[in-house]
Amino acid sequence: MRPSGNGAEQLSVLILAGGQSRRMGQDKALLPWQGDTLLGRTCRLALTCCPTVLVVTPWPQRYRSQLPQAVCFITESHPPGTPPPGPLMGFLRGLPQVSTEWVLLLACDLPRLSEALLQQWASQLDQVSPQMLAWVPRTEQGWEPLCGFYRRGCLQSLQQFAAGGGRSFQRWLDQEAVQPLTLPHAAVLWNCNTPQDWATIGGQDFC
Ligand SMILES: Nc1nc2c(ncn2[C@@H]2O[C@H](COP(=O)(O)OP(=O)(O)OP(=O)(O)O)[C@@H](O)[C@H]2O)c(=O)[nH]1
Ligand SMILES: [Mg+2]
Repeated sequence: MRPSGNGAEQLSVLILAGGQSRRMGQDKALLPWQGDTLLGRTCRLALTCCPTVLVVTPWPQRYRSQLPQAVCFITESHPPGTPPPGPLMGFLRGLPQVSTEWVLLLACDLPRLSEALLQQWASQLDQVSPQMLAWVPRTEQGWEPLCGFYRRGCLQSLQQFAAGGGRSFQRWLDQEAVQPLTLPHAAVLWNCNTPQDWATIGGQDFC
């Protein structure tokens, strides 16, 4: 069920699925999770918040058949033999395609994120001060940019930052007006980077 407030009308979701999964040793987006893949589950969660869900990736054909038809792709390309440009550049690739006031940026590997939490956040977007460019979780480690809400209007600032060679979300967000998003507990953003991480949650229920 989508939220009945205006959260859905003012929100799109961009999901990044263009990393190399070097530490995992296999494509994280395709890891099986709760009868789906990690990317598939993330897309389905996102579709409960709003109808516009866009996956930014160099490999749309790799994922198309597993994802709901409502999901659209933004194809990213980088020169053969070069590594992916990183999440900030993935965001910059996708953001110009967004036509809603807000965009929720998500990594593909957040197995503990819940539908209820995403919907709750989406329904609270009206409460974010108009001066704030983004609403992003902040922990002791810093910003958690890959589960954060951004105003579409941050595009110009992001373009300038990237044009100056910036690739760090932490540095970009530190220089912007960003409202910290309070998490119920840090574990909701637990992400898996290695086979050991993956084994930690294998077969367990984290609802
Ligand atoms: N579109 C896009 N997504 C990216 C890029 N780099 C990383 N991501 C995504 O950003 C999210 C977090 O990245 P990481 O956890 O470092 O994943 P990764 O880069 O695949 O993994 P490692 O190679 O082990 O660093 C994941 O959803 C990745 O797919 C990129 O260049 N383009
Ligand atoms: Mg990486």
